[in-house]
Amino acid sequence: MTETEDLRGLSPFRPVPSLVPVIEVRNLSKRYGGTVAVDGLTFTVRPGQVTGFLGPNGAGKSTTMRMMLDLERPSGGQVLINGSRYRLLPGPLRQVGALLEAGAVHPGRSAYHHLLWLAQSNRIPTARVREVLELVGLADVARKRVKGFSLGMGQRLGIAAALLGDPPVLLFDEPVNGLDPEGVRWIRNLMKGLAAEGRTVFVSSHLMSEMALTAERLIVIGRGRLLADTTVGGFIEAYAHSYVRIRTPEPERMRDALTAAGIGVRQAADGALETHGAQAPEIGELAAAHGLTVHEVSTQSATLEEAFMRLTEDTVEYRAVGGQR
Ligand SMILES: Nc1ncnc2c1ncn2[C@@H]1O[C@H](COP(=O)(O)OP(=O)(O)OP(=O)(O)O)[C@@H](O)[C@H]1O
Repeated sequence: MTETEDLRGLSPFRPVPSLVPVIEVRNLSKRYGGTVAVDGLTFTVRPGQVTGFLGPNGAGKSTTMRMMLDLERPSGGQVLINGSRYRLLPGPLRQVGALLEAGAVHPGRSAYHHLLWLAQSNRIPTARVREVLELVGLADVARKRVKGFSLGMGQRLGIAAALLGDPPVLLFDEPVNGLDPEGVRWIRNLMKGLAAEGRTVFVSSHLMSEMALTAERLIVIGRGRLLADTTVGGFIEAYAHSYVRIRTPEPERMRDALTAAGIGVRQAADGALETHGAQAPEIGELAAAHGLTVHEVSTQSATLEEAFMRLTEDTVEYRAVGGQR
């Protein structure tokens, strides 16, 4: 079939209407032999915002997403998308778009023909293929064979496929892996834009810092279990504690003044003092009251990456030498 040919007898393309596009995960579990990959997960993903799905390597993110799409059978529990199991959804590509892994494309095919094949097998009009190629910035290379594509181009093609049916629910598994900063920013903005249109956008990552820029809500898992289901703001408040850093030529006197005021203090490797028990203005006033010279009193925020590491450190899977799990 050529680009100009079209599917005949199709009504104009319209996405399947869905009142509330939600993903409901209920007591979901998956065992592989002795390995418990997913362990009793329950959470809901709602529309209008990007929900980040976070966890260290091996936490069970991909397994959960595969179960959402009925690519794996749960050992227990279930996932409902728009109130139904994925495989029972009518016109699934028009209801759920997914980017699971890059490279699942016939390498000899062009981007255009890959998408055309998908469109035809899902009764989506050919005109939509051009639209999504434009949308992801691949229109100029649409006729090139996929085997010559860079990682970033492959990711864009996967996203084009996910968007083909204009679905209200989108799942992306590690979409920014291996991309350059421009590609990362593009995907971030695309996801935010899709959520702003009222879609349900669920995106996995093991990078807290990236998710903090992209998502409004977070589902955090470790060893298959739910660790947090919260907003990004709530996560920062709960886990990313700040402290005050003090540099002074009189550290001993400063330490004594802080201790006498009931403020815990410890010395950092570079000789600065760090305290978690007080705000910077209080420390400045304490120093002034004791006639102490200070060169620095600054509030330091713990990074989200540190907070995430603390939350998940007990749950990081053991890796044998050589990277084997
Ligand atoms: N097909 C499989 N057979 C056996 N074990 C599996 C299979 N798929 C996943 N696992 C195991 O299930 C656990 C969860 O893996 P999963 O790939 O879901 O984690 P993840 O959070 O997506 O990790 P990553 O960030 O590394 O992709 C791991 O212990 C993994 O080795």
